[in-house]
Amino acid sequence: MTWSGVLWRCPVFDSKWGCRPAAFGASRTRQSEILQRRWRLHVAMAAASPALLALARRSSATGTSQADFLKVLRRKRASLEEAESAAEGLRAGGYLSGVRSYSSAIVASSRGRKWQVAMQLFDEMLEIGLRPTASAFSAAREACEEGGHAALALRVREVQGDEAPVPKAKKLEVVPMQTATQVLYSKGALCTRFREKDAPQTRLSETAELLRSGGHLEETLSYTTALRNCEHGHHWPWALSLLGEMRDRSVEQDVVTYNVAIAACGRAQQWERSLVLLESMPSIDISPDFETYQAASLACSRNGEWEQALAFLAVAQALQVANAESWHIGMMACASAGAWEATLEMLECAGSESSPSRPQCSATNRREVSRDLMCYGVALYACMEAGRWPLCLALLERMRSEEVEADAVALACAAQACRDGRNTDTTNEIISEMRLKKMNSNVAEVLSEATLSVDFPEVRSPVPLGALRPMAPKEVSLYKWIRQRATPGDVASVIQVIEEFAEERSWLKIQGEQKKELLEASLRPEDRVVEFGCYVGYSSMVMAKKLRELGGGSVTTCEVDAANAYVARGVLQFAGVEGEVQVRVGCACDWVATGQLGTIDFLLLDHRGTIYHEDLHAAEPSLSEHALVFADNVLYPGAPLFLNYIDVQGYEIEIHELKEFKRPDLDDWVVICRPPPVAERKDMPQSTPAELRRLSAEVDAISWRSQEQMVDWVAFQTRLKPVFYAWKEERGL
Ligand SMILES: C[S@@+](CC[C@H](N)C(=O)[O-])C[C@H]1O[C@@H](n2cnc3c(N)ncnc32)[C@H](O)[C@@H]1O
Repeated sequence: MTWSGVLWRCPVFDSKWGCRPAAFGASRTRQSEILQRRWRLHVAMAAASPALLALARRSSATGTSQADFLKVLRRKRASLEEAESAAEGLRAGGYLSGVRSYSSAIVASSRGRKWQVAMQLFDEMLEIGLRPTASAFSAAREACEEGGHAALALRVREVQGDEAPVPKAKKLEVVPMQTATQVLYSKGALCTRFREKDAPQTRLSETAELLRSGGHLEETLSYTTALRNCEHGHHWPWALSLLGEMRDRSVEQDVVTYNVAIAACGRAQQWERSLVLLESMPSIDISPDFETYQAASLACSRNGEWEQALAFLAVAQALQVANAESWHIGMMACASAGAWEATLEMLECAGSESSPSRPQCSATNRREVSRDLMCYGVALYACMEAGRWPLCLALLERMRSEEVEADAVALACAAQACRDGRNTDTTNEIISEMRLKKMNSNVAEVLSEATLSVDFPEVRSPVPLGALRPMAPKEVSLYKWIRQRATPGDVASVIQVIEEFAEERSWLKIQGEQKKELLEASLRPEDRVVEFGCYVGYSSMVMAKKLRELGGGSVTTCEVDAANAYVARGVLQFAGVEGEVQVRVGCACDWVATGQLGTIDFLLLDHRGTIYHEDLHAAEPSLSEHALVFADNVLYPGAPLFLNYIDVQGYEIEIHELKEFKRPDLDDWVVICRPPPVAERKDMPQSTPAELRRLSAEVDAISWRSQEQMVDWVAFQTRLKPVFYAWKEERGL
């Protein structure tokens, strides 16, 4: 199906202000005009519609939204009392106002296995003369059947009459699996594929099919998870397609689903589509909540449409579903679009009384918003961007007088503004204040972190760098370097930036260059990789990326150094591969002993050469029939006992002679070997040649020394190489 085909299946395009052909047949500017006009009309209607206002007011009065109550009803672990009070909450909040809202509640109660609540709602509906939807009939019947109440189920069936019952979720035509192993993917692992920004459409189509055929797309929550991942991956057509699919399969859509879909379009710069989604909500009996308006404002903000973002804020305020965060989003929309005067105006309004001269300072602001650090931060940012350094200083002064403590971001904005205005003395004063307050005084770094958190909210805040720095200074610098230079969610850019760090700043013990190429070439589709020695996650990312290209697989990596593991997790999260790479903190052999590493198709040894043989032996029972072992650093620093082990145990051995990463003066061997069939595997050899044992002790000694002082690896290799090459020749390898 073409994309436009997918789009027309989506409910929003059937909405009463359906977009075809009027809007989507027109040019982009024209489309935008039409949509804007429609939207203004909608805003006016929403503001004027007492029913809509009442609906939204009810939710803000109880403080709990319809979605919250439905969530409780859907939860299988909730008690009957909890479910009953959620149903009561829906009634009291006025959320049970029509066929769809009642039916959604019945479906939710059935999912949560509360037949009593489902039937209460069912009877209530009939009493007030409403006929449940086909899904609600099916849900009520199934709830009774599952609860062992056949008579009640029969009654539901009788009330339904001739109407054909619908299954819980209609089964879709499923594309046959290519390999049996594909179905083994968990829902979580599959959903995270939608996060991959550069994923080809074929991979995403396959992912959707795997989700369906694995029975993972049967309920609202699963679709919402997939949609949320589409948001991070900027796959808005997929978000719309999945939303349409939910409707086609009678999977209940709720306010959260819509909020996520709106956000997904917004993230991908499709703000008009976000608006259309919002517009269609009342027609399907879903009332927008504060998050809906925030998502819509953000969508506009990301596209520089700050006036439109403020229009949403105004609607949310009129409906009394705006909060402080909504205000901040509005301010940020102005600030990032360069509308610094509007930002300052909003700062003035925050917390102030409404007055004829400031009609925008509505009563809602007074109650919900105060001139807090966030408001000041955004205002400072707006003034910095506009090159208004005197205004920045005035804002800092006013913060002091209002006892709002400036944080590093606020001070950094002021410092940067002064620096841009060539006001060196004041810049230095602000930086000294930052130092005095024990803040990070690197202005560029603070600002880049702040921008990152606004542009990429899915990227978690940095790992606790201060605490980690003494233990892993180089790795902490690398992590900061990545956050400043790489693109979040783009694994290729993170890999490249790590390589640049190794080139420009400091050497890293990673499998770059020739080793990376060999590693990529050795992986096979669906490989379950286990790595010993994660370091900062470079090779894990290389493998995760390659496995994506090959169609799938997983990586589990063990790291004994907790500081490295911490940094690695941050890096992997930043690169958007945390769903595919699991980091296990601890000694590789301990993890093997737990049996939790699962079956291994590809074992990457890259931790400590002198114990490769022991850890490989421990992992052997987990190696699959077609497993490969990929051992790095066999010649540099050296793994002599490993060579002896794989030889004696009858492994098929391939030696790859190459250069150490960024050390053309140092030779290394990567050994790729295949274990013998399970029946032929032996115990640990009792004796090892004395010469190899001696060499192994020397490798350990020089490796330890190298952590404290410079060592002459080239000289050491002249001792090691003759023994290794003689061994190789003897075996004709
Ligand atoms: C050469 S680095 C790994 C590089 C990484 N594979 C890459 O290419 O990006 C070796 C790592 O193994 C870790 N390590 C050492 N002994 C270990 C053990 N017994 N179990 C797990 N990790 C270990 C070290 O802390 C270090 O971070």
